[in-house]
Amino acid sequence: MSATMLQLAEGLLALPGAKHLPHTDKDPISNLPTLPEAQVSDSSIPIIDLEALHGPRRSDIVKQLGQACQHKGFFAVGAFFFFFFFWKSFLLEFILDASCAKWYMVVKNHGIPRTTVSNIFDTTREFFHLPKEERMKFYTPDPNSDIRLMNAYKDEVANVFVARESLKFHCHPVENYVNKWPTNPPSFRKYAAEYLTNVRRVEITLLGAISESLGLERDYIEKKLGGHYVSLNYYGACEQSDLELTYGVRAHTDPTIITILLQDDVPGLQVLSEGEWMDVNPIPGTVVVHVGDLLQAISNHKFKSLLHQAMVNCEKERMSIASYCYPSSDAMIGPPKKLIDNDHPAVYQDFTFKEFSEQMWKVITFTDTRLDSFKCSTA
Ligand SMILES: O=C(O)CCC(=O)C(=O)O
Ligand SMILES: [Fe+2]
Repeated sequence: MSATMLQLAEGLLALPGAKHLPHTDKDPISNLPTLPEAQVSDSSIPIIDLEALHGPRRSDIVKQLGQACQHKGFFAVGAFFFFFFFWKSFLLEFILDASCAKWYMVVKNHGIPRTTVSNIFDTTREFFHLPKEERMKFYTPDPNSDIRLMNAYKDEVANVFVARESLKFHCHPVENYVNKWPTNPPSFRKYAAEYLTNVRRVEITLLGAISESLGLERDYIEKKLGGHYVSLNYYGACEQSDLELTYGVRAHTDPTIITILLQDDVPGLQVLSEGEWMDVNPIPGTVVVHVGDLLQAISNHKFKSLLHQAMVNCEKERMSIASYCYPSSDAMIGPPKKLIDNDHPAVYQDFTFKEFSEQMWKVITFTDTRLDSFKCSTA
């Protein structure tokens, strides 16, 4: 595997120079980047009824879905690549860029049984409650490993503690990877396989509707699919005194086609919406779906990848399960001819997922600036 989703996920989290250190001393507040204050939950979140996609209202739902992802305005602001300026510059870019769209949706009636959802959370919690030595059996510095534990770490450059611990692994087709997954807790493989098989079905249904909303064949994006990669995310409750210094996950876009995020009942996810950080509070029985960088390119920048982050709190642990949908390495990602005309010139050249992954390692960034080298010179 030349460029795996493991590498991509690593790219999301590793700033150049970031060190994985235990959190020991408190840093002077004056040196810290300000943690963005979120507005209360966004009441205009698009809620998509997946079941209705199989009935007579399909075309309405497809339209709704297209509107949820739509990118209505783009104001490019040059990014600085020195990481001293990195933080502020990319936030500025996205605050301007995000002035009018959502780029995510909440999906209800997805058909994943309630017990499947509670089982995956139970087994994930049990895994992260195991003694550290047991969890560390999955630690490896090799980004190409089929399964990998990522620890919480202190970013000395940005001067923050990134509190997420995650177990990341390939999962499609399940039978090719299941033997690499934990056997402790004993329920892990069964419950993970059950959830991941269900989420794959949701993914294919959504991609069909997303393709149609772009005026493409229903299987246009599905035909590009490669594997499937999942991140079981665990955020321990943190000490009140550390709260100002601690992120769950810092602001990023996902280098995926779409990401399907299952949250437990503890709030923490925030999205940048209309220039403000908004809490996306968990709604029971739903999943959150983000537009990723690759859908931004496939849609010829009609859709926009979502900037999001996760916060921790000092009362409760939190878990989320991010399913990353990504293409096969030779799949062409640039916009299809059908989306290009005089009024809509190509924003991106054709490129393969392999080329994209290689580029991600050359220019490590948290955002869709990963796509910049694939932009057409006229765009
Ligand atoms: O935990 C969350 O809510 C967000 C996780 C996330 O963004 C990711 O795993 O890519
Ligand atoms: Fe993410």
